Amino acid sequence: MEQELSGTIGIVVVAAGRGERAGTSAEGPKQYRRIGGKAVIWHTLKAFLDWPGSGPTVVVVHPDDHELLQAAIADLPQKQKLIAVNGGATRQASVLNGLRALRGHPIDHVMIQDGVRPFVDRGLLERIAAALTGGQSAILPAIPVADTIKRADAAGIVAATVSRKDLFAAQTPQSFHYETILAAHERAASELEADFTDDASIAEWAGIPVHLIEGSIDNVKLTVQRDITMADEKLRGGTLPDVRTGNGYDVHQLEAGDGVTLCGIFIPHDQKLKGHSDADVALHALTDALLATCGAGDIGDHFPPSDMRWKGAESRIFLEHAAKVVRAAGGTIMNADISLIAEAPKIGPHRQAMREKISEILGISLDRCSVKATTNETIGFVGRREGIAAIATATVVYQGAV
Ligand SMILES: Nc1ccn([C@@H]2O[C@H](COP(=O)(O)OP(=O)(O)OP(=O)(O)O)[C@@H](O)[C@H]2O)c(=O)n1
Ligand SMILES: C[C@](O)(CO)[C@H](O)COP(=O)(O)O
Repeated sequence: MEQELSGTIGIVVVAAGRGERAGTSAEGPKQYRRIGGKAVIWHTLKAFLDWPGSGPTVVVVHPDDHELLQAAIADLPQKQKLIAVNGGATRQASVLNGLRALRGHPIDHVMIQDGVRPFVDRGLLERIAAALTGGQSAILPAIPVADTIKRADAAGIVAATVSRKDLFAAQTPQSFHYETILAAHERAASELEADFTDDASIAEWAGIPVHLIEGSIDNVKLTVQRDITMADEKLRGGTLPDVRTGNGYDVHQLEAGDGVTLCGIFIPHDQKLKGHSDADVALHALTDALLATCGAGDIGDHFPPSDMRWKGAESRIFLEHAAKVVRAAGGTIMNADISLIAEAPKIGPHRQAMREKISEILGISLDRCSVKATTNETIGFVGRREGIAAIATATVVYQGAV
């Protein structure tokens, strides 16, 4: 369905209001105030630019606010796709300017969105798009009114309780057949004195049937300062740190020799590990675990055994490289944990030195480095002293949040 829709739906995001009910702020009108570190309008525009169904996208700006807009969207991906036009004295006038700016673009439909509804979600856009392509000319996302509704007189005395049975709160994007709503808006602008507060009202006035579609509870309009504060809290509190875990496993054969290198520590022994490099299974497993946290492949991708440069190489080179890859991807290494599975030699006397070595190679504190060991209870290839295996887990926190 995304393929079919591509480019056929124009978008108008109105952001030319003064936000009087939200009060004044050094950041400017409410659409330029920051929530979760970005301007409100940044979030709203991103929702549309990210959506594959969106076509030409107009942002309607107050003539005094062009610099504010440019600053607000400086790091917005795909911002070059935006068409900025001046707004009018009312929301209705601003929408009409936005609709006119879409003339000549190959679109069938248009979605008209408040710039101050930053939590519009893709599910809603898809529901609306399906209804538009299904042939409906006017779609209004709305949610049933949840509060009890009262009518009051001028003195603030309740005059009546209004049944909420058939009442809905209107949201945006209100969405239409483009030519139909443009014609209705043009007529309303030339024939009527008063303004409508939404575009569905213009369609109703023009006799176009407006179909309700399920809105989204989160798609609130930021109207007063408290709405903006709550939106900021929601975005800041709702983000999770980007914690990733990788695991690695390695095994090397043992043969007669004079010692093994494990976790960078040489332990005299009557066997040695066979391998292209120094065959340090523990550091190899940890290298894989680290690379896994940023999807960077495995040790063989970075250091092919066919490359003679790594013949007899110290495995710390591999681990240092993996740590660099992780850091270049924005990662901070939080923890490295290795389990060695070996019948002999005894690991216990060397554990502290091993942890210190890993701490030094990775540049992280000792308490974040763990080495454990177990025998294989004489079972299998490890039990028969034919090889040593290692399992490693790395935990890395990446910049940003999910
Ligand atoms: N002349 C106007 C008035 C409003 N809007 C836009 O219409 C949307 C919904 O309007 P509202 O929440 O009422 O915004 P403001 O008009 O800015 O608020 P207020 O009525 O408190 O001044 C907002 O994105 C607002 O920027 C607009 O583009 N042009
Ligand atoms: C378009 C709207 O958001 C639908 O609920 C609403 O009508 C805007 O009204 P406002 O008076 O401009 O806030």
